[in-house]
Parts: sequence; structure tokens; C-alpha cells
Amino acid sequence: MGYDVRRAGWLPLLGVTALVGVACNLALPLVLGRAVDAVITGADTARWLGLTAIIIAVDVAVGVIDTFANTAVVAATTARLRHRLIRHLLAIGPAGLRPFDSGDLVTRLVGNTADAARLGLSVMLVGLAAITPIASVVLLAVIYPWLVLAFLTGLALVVVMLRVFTRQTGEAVAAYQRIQGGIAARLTESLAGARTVAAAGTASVEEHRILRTLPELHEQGAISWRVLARSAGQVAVVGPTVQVAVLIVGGIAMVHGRISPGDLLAAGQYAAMGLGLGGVAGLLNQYARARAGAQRGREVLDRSAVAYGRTPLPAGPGRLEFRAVTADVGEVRVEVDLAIPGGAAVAFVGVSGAGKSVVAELATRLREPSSGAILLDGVDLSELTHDDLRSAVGCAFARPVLVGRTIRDAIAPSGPAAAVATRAHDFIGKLPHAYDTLLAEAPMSGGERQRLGLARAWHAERLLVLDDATSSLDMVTEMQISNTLTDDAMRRTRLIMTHRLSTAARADLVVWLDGGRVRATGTHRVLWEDPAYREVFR
Ligand SMILES: Nc1ncnc2c1ncn2[C@@H]1O[C@H](COP(=O)(O)OP(=O)(O)OP(=O)(O)O)[C@@H](O)[C@H]1O
Repeated sequence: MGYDVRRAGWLPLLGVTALVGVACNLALPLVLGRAVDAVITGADTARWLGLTAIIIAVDVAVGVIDTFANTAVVAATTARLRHRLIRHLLAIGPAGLRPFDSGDLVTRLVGNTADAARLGLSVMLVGLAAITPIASVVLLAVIYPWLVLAFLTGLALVVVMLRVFTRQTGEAVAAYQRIQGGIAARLTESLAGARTVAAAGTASVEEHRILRTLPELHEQGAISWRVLARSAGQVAVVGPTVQVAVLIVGGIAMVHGRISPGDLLAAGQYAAMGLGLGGVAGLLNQYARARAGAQRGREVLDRSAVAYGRTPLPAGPGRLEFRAVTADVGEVRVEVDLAIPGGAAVAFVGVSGAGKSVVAELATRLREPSSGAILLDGVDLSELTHDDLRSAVGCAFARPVLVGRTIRDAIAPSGPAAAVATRAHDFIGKLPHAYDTLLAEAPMSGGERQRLGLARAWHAERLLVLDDATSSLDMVTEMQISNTLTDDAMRRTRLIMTHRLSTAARADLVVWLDGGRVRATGTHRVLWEDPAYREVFR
């Protein structure tokens, strides 16, 4: 998928207005020269002065349209890029996003998209900027061919300077954006752990850690400006020198009667316009920022989105099969070969790090297996359509992140009935606006958050996976939810990753994980005979 930032409704209009603007600028010296000659000779004065006025008026008009369209193009393109990036970010899934820091992603999405939105525009403007020097050469040749020689010498110098400028500025800008992303990443990390930082009293250490690359950021910013200033200075020296050379050649030609005073005036202006590439340095700087911003967006878009299949989920009891499944998680390999009967309540137990969460992610397709297949009622999860998979399978986590504005949003697509089943309804009823209470105005305990997380997952029609999702609940509430779970009225298949003995004891079946593998399966009562199994619950 490309990162096309050139498609925008206003861009063609901008191209036309910019082109008209360039044409006006190029025509003006010639027409002005004619007007001067007309004033000297007394012939056609009104015609040339009138034409001069028209050109100036058109130039002003396109300038106004240009400013408006410029803003419109950048705003519309920025919005489009942000939509596209957000859509893609959410489609990549947790596994694909792992290499990125969230703060860095925010920078890419907010700041870098605004830069990237100028890519099409700056490519067009840099392209149009080349018209003026080329046309100036042609027009100087039309006025008097020898003028071209003086002019080209200066132009060659300026082009070399701008090439050096483009390279240096591109490097500095890319480094600047990368360092900015790093600062944002550390800041988000720190904000997420604000409580830990406060408790440890390490705020100043954090401040230094977050901003430790500030000197490098400053250095890269300074390099960009130094490069820009140097180029502008060089162009400022070369420009007038070449203009003087053109005027000397032109002056001699005028003395010999080869060109008119008006021509000399026009030649002087073309020399200045053709070499007045100081503005191009600014454009190239904008182009470098846009390119670097687009590159950072492309890195995200290059990560492939989770692909869903086209197979609808057939009717079935919710039988879940792990067929020779392996999953490589960092250095660890999890291996599972297992068939879970439909409608069973299965507890997955094992010491910390045994692989319970990895199995939960695999069962809900939040992680892809490295090999093997996971089937729900005979269909590989990866072949199921998005809607069938997500309505059939739900997952609740130990530390749920509540998203949305209100409590109602946070448990959607489930509704109040799910909140009743997961014992969340009682505390929701005590909130000022019950289900319409804003999340920001509803301070919640860990257990209450877990109950909302459970309610959210409750919509699952066939497979419900609870990854330590009741670990913060008090004994009574946990027991109540366990009862609802073990006597599930919807007869769904339930995988319950747990450290709790009572949950394992109530399950139809226990899968004992050890070092990423299934060590044994059976009922809790039978497994309990094994001292090593009993050790898991110590
Ligand atoms: N993103 C990751 N990168 C590298 N290793 C990981 C990652 N996630 C998990 N692991 C490793 O995979 C193994 C299994 O982890 P998992 O979270 O599934 O254990 P768990 O049984 O759920 O533990 P707990 O009971 O503490 O939640 C562990 O060794 C863990 O360190």
C-alpha cells in the first residue's frame, strides 16, 4: 500500500494558480520593458501600461486563491492521512504494533502527518520553481543571446549550492523527527507509570530520562537552520553578482544599439528572478520535512493488517482445536496440541510464565500461531470473516483498558444484561448517571474495572476466554461470577486462565501448562493427586 499524499481535490487548482502566478511574474518584466520603451518613444503607452496593470491584478488574484487553496490542501490531506493511519494502526493488531512505542506512534500520527501532507504540494512547488530559471534563460536569449552566458555561470553555482542544501537538510530533518518520536515514546511510558514514578519519588530522574535527547534534538534543529542560513547567504551573494554581470553585458549591447532601454530593464529583472532561488531553499526544506514525515507514516503502513477470511462460522457447539500449534514469543516457544469439547468450561493453570496468556491470545486470534492451526467448529480462525470471528469469540483481560466516553461505551457491544451477569450492574447503578456516567468521572477499583472488562467480552456467542480476568475480585464476587460461568446459560465454550484453585476445581477440565507445553489435562480432582500439580497453587 503506497502513501499517496498527492491526491487532493484542491491540488490541481493550486497547480493552475501557481502556474498562472509564474506566467505573470515572467511576463511582467517584458511588458514593463515595453511600457518603458513606449513612454520613451511616446507610442502605445496606454496599451502597455494597461497590460502591466492587468498582469499585476491577475497576479494578486491568484496569490489570494493560492493562499486559500494551500491551506485547504494541507488541512484536507492531513485529515485524510490521519484517518488512513488510524484505520491501519487498528487493523494491524497487537502483534504487528509491538515494534512501535505508543508515544512514537502518536508523533507519527499527529505531527508527522501534518508535515507529510505537504509532500504533493512541495513536489509541485519545487517543480514549478524550476520553470522560472529555465524561462529566464529563454527570455534572456530572446532579448540578447550573450546575456545567457553571464546568467548560466551564476545559475550553475546556485544549483550546486541547492543540491548540497537538499542533502544536508534531508538528513537533519529525518534525524529531528526520529528524536522527537523517541521523546514522545518515553513521555507516554512515563505517564502510563505516573503512579510508580510518584511512589518511587523519581520524577526528576524521569524528567532527565525523557529529555535526555534534547541536546541532540537541538543540534539537529540548529543544523537545519545553519544549512538554510548558509544557502540563503550564498544565494544572496551570487545573485546580485550575476545580475551585475548581466547588466554589464546588457549595458554594452544597449550602447551599441542592439537592445532597447526597456530590454535592459527586463534583462536585469530576469537575471534577478532566475537566480532568486533563495525561496527555493525554503521549499526544499519543506519538501525534506514532508518526505521524512511521509516515510515515518509509510513505515506504519508497511506493516500488514490482519487479514480475515471469507468463511462464515457454521452452526456448532464451540469445539476448539489446537492442531500442532506453536507460537514463538520472543525467546520462548509455546506448543499446544489440544481439542476442547464444545460448551466445556476449561481452566488453564500453570505457574507465572507457563504460557497461559499466549494460549488466550492464540484462541482469540490476537496472536497468529507460528505453525499449526486453531479451529473453531472445524474452521480455521484465520479463515473466518471478521464479523463472525469477533461476534463468536470474546476475551477479557486481567487489566482491561476501558475505551469510549461512558460506561455504556466501555462495555459495548455488550449491554446491561452482561453487566448483571458479571456483577458490574450493582456498582454501575450507584454511579451518578449509571450507564451514561462518563468514564473520566467514574473512579473505579481494579475489581470494578475487571467486571466491566468481563461485561464487554460477555457478548461472545460461542467462545469466551478469560485471561486472569477475575484476579482482582473479592472472593464473594468471584464466586458469584464463577457460578454464572460454570452454569453458562448460553452453553459457550469457556477458557479460563487462572491461578485460583477454586476456579480450577469448578471447571469441567483442567489444562496444566508448564514451560509453554501442556503437561497434563484432566479433572482437577485427578490432577490433584500429583504433588507437582498441587505445587502450582502454592
Ligand atoms: N511480548 C513478549 N515478548 C517476549 N516474551 C514474551 C512476550 N509475552 C510473553 N512472553 C514470554 O512468554 C512466556 C509465556 O508468557 P505468558 O504471559 O503466556 O505467561 P502466563 O502463564 O500467562 O503468566 P502469568 O500467570 O504471569 O500471566 C513467558 O516466558 C513470557 O516471558
